[in-house]
Amino acid sequence: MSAAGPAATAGERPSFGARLTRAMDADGPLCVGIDPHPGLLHAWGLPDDASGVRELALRVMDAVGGRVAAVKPQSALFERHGAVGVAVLEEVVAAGRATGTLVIVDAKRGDIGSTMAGYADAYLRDGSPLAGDALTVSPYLGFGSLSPAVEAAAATGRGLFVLALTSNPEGASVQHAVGPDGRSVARVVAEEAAALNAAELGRADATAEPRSARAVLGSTGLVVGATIGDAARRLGVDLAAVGGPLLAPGVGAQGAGPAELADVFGAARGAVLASSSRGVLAAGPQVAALRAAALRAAADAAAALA
Ligand SMILES: O=C(O)c1cc(=O)[nH]c(=O)n1[C@@H]1O[C@H](COP(=O)(O)O)[C@@H](O)[C@H]1O
Repeated sequence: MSAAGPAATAGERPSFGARLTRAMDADGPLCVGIDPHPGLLHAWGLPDDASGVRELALRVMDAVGGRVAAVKPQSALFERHGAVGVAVLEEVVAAGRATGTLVIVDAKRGDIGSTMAGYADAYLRDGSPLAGDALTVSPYLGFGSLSPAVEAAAATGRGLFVLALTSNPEGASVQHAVGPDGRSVARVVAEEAAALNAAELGRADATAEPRSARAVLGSTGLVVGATIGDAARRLGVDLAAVGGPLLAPGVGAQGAGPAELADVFGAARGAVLASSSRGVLAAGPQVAALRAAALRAAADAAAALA
């Protein structure tokens, strides 16, 4: 069972980084993505509607809840079924809370500051049914536009995963671009996140969590695809200096495995939360097979990142 425990009220809740550190120590560095693609619903013998999405998502929660560090429901694949699909996403958030598994809502939000405040309210406010433990956000309207989310996350003990070096090949055209000061866009994103983590970890309450084997992580993570090869090194992105978790999608279906995890992250590997969606979900629909696949993926990630 995960030691992360259900979320308490904002005042009592340890920081997201502290809770994730503890969950990774207990259950291994794996996040299971919940991506109810039409093709997957078909493969599981489920209808491509909200009832099918609900059956798939809750079956995954049944299989891995309390057994892996985190799950990451992909919002788009719930939203495509309208309000009832979004209601299923809310059920996944509640199931995570009930089982003590951290929920990273993968909605990749990013907007001008005043609108970002609305997204922060939806995904990072206590009492909001869509508020899991963390949210993926896009800094490509400027890192500063994320401030409302940064503030809401800090106020409620939640976390952010900021897109830095994404797993898709198209990301390079923006993220590898170099600004007038000679820094790549990805490096700027990483340095902004590092500054937030340094400020957080300097506060007394961020280290109030029981000590774990690894240093307590900050609550501002980055998304760094396990498929990016040597891009971080080439772009001067010091992943080991970020101080927050590094969510690494691309494991499994996008081709990355243990060798890529070890190679991409090097000295930063203790902060990596490997993320696999189709690679685990392909083992379904039986709960026992899903659970076995997730535990195997967690063990593989732990070995690769040791
Ligand atoms: O933020 C993400 O999770 C993400 C970032 C990224 O760079 N690449 C990426 O694949 N993802 C997400 O990670 C999941 C990958 O799914 P699989 O390829 O099936 O493991 C999808 O939900 C993607 O939206």
